[in-house]
Amino acid sequence: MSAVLSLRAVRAQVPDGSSVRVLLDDVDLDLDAGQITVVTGRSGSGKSTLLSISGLLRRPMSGEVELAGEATASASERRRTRLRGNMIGIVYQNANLIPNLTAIEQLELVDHVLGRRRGGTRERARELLAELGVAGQASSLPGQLSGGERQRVGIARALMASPSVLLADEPTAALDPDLAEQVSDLLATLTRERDLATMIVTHDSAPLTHADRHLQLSDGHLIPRDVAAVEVADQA
Ligand SMILES: Nc1ncnc2c1ncn2[C@@H]1O[C@H](COP(=O)(O)OP(=O)(O)OP(=O)(O)O)[C@@H](O)[C@H]1O
Repeated sequence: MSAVLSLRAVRAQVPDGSSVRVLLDDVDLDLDAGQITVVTGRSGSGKSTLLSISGLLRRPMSGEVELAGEATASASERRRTRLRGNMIGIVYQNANLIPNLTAIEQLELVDHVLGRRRGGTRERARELLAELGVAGQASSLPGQLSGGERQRVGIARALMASPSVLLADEPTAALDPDLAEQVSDLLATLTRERDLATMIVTHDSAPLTHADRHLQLSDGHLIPRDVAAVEVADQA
């Protein structure tokens, strides 16, 4: 089975005084359908950078990012935006909802932005909100939702385009432990049911409960860890 998303010798660095700091040192990574990869690492180790490059939000300095076999590193911005919109769902720490749109409008906007005019948008949005357990909040603005509800709406929005890849940046960090567990359970269920290639980058131990693979980003390298080895990740 070929990976849905592959990074090949991906390099990223940032300025550091008069020198540079390498965040990703020729990193290779394959994300497979139906599998959850959890990446931990110290603050500043480059986890968000890894996620941004995987989500085609940033280009690597060198190396390649293949999405369903298509090379993207040198693709036009237009093509990358299209691929991202159709194939990748992204979940953020604080959901990143638009303040003046209701929950259902957040989801409807996805179809609008992608230029999907095939109808059924409202129904699909309703179904997704129901699947995520927030059907009753469809008409609420983000400011009227709890942190857990906001995150559920954010996940529903990420699924609106029926992506193959789900990328989550600290999805449970802003939640208390019980809610963090619930959101982790939800991401795992969605990954299995929808056969998503899921990557979660996190400080938090909750997402590791369901990880198929745990990698630790350290000094630019992804080091395989035991899925139960959160203490190791935290201390390293
Ligand atoms: N455009 C940029 N210019 C300069 N430095 C940057 C830039 N983007 C990121 N950095 C630095 O690169 C490092 C890695 O950032 P990144 O956000 O990827 O780390 P992280 O592991 O996700 O951190 P955290 O867990 O704190 O969110 C940080 O030290 C950050 O300050």
